[in-house]
Amino acid sequence: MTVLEPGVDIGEPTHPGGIGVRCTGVVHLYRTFEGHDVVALQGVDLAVRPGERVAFLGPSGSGKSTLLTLLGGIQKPSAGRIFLGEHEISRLPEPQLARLRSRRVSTMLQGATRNLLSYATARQNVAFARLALTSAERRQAVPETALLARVGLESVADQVVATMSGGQRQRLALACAVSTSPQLLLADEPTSQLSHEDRDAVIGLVHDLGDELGTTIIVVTHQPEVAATFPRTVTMKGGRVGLEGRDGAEYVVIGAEGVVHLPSHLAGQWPQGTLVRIEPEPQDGRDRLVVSRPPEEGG
Ligand SMILES: Nc1ncnc2c1ncn2[C@@H]1O[C@H](COP(=O)(O)OP(=O)(O)OP(=O)(O)O)[C@@H](O)[C@H]1O
Repeated sequence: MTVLEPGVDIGEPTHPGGIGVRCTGVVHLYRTFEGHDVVALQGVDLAVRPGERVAFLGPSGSGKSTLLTLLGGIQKPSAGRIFLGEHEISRLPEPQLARLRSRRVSTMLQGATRNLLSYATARQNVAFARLALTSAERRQAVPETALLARVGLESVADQVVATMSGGQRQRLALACAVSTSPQLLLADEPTSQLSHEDRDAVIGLVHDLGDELGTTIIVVTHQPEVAATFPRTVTMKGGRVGLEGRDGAEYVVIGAEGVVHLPSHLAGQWPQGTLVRIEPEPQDGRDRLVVSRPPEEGG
């Protein structure tokens, strides 16, 4: 038996409420087969409050999936610190990380089948997802049939995953992810390649989980319709948090060494190499910086 340090055993709650997430200076490198290092994340600072719902956006390769797997304790960062609540998960040994993954955090990886046992039935997949719960918790949990009915899969509860449609698999992956009542739900493109109807159903269920349990929810998406359902968006750029949207307003995030990404609609007008002047100009008691181009020479 492994003896765990008091205060470090991250097994306990399934539930109540969501858990906060905080990253400081998170860097992640991948070593390729050829022996090169790929820098996937290069200094991510981010805080998500308990119960908050956030959509991660950004171009392909900007590091969204990598950040999600680090938050879910599936990979450890090469450098920097990640906290879930008061627990620093970037330093936890594997046994505690495994408890965290099975009881507090659910991660839906990109592509439904990566989250499912394809030779097992829908019902068996839900039962498998709940293996780490105690028998008392399992008795209290929503029964498998009721959970599958909730995601519209009652009629295929005893059907093998391999015979299901893409939409059905994605709904099942979500049912498995929520079956342990996680404090943090991380979902990587849970609605890609779904019909509009399936997309809306899946994202509706994700928000229901937040409404009912207060679960903190982070979803990676390329779909504006999905992002629009989230009160906060975080846009990744080149392995960093570049922009944030809050309640419809867009903000840029000051990165390491004062780096600021221009919003995309301005980046085209002010291309790389543009000479600009930055001057403080407080207004109405608020800090303001004015960025201006010098007058055209000879103009
Ligand atoms: N296993 C891996 N080995 C080597 N490089 C990797 C690996 N996984 C990701 N990368 C690289 O890390 C960078 C970030 O990838 P990541 O998948 O996190 O981005 P993403 O924003 O989620 O992209 P997408 O939207 O296409 O899923 C990319 O340059 C990618 O090629």
